[in-house]
Amino acid sequence: MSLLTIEGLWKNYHGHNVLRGIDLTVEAHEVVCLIGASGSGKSTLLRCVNLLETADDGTIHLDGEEITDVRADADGVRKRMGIVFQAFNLFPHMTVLDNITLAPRKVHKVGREQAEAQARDLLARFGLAAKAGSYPDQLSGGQQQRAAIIRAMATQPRLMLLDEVTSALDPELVTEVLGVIRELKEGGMTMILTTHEMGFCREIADTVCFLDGGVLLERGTPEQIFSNPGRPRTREFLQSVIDARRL
Ligand SMILES: Nc1ncnc2c1ncn2[C@@H]1O[C@H](COP(=O)(O)OP(=O)(O)OP(=O)(O)O)[C@@H](O)[C@H]1O
Repeated sequence: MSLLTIEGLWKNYHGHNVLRGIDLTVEAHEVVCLIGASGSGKSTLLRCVNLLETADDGTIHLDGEEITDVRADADGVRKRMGIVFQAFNLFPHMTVLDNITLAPRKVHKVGREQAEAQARDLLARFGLAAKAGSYPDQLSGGQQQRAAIIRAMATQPRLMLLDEVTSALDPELVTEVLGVIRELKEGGMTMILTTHEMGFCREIADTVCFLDGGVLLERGTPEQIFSNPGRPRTREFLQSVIDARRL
């Protein structure tokens, strides 16, 4: 059984089909990168998986359970996933440690001592041990995003969804966030991520999916997609990324 199975997923905003029949399976420990032009539906797909958006048609199964079923417990489903967005979304009035322990304590009912010990372990693992008592505005953008990823990890999710987590960062801070994602992969975390960082996608993905106008047009290994794309649209998109970098 796959960890996640998406079948025939459609999403419409104001009469415009943003997702058009997406089929995608994700296996445990697999890293799937979604690539595609701005507006192709990458974020919407992640938001549907996390049930932040309701799909108009199709199904999503997590560990064999249909989470798109109207009777599914959305909060229970979200507890099994970690999601991180482009904007760090840390609570500004809480220390890094309190940000990280909030969900384990309040949602998962872990005791304070245990939650803090786990949070300190994660902070140490990701090089932020010294920042436990700091407030978000005392951290660099890269450190804030690393803390946001750690916060999502703290509930020990089955699946991590990372939406453009490096886009808001200065180039010199991107590297440290990519390092955290690399570390998550080495730890066996199952992830779906959207990125405009093609080099990183190529390095980290097991599977690359190219979305075009809400259609999952092509999927394959990084080698297949980047070195030998099968579809002209995929080739055009990759060429446009290369051209943009030359500007
Ligand atoms: N809440 C919403 N209401 C209306 N339209 C929306 C909403 N969210 C997304 N859209 C539209 O859906 C389309 C897909 O958007 P989405 O953010 O999923 O694309 P994306 O591939 O993630 O783009 P980017 O790379 O720029 O983040 C766009 O045309 C967008 O304007």
